[in-house]
Amino acid sequence: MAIEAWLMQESDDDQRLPHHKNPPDYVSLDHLADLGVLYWNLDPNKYENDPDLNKIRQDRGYSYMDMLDLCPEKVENYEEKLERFYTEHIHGDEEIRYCLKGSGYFDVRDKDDRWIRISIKAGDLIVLPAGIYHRFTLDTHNYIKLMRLFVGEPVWTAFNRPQEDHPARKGYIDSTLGMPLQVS
Ligand SMILES: CSCCC(=O)C(=O)O
Ligand SMILES: [Fe+2]
Repeated sequence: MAIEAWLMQESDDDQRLPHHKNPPDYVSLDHLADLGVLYWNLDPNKYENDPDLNKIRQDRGYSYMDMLDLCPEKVENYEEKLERFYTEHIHGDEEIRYCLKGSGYFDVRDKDDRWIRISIKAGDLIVLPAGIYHRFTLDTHNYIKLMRLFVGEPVWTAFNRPQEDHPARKGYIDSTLGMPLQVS
């Protein structure tokens, strides 16, 4: 099964709610791919020895891996972290997350600066490109267990918006959002 993604209805309601438009306005995987967002569906029960996961890690150089079990008992400064996750930001590198349990929402900005909400469940592996504005929230089930992957030594630094002069932001705009090269 594929993930679901939709254009968000902006409102001040609880961030953990779906925030659908009326009627819902779904976004395809192709549209996400145009924004540089990659997606795989894997078997979360096999993560310890999964040839499909291993192949993705090998192909994309994801040498680093750890787990983030997002519950108050296991995460220091839980509330503060959740708040930081939901503050719009970019990174200098890809953000790679594989959901093993639970669920949540990754929100990314589209080309017109609108929020797309991506619903993540167990088995969903998502890659956000360096330089894309994004944020994360739990949904109303309030729990997610994520595998975090990275190329080499991990850097989790978040740069909050605005970051128009950040090299990763410029690179993302040029390479992914940029207009096709005009040949005269
Ligand atoms: C809970 S993982 C996703 C949150 C995020 O955007 C980040 O860690 O940078
Ligand atoms: Fe992030």
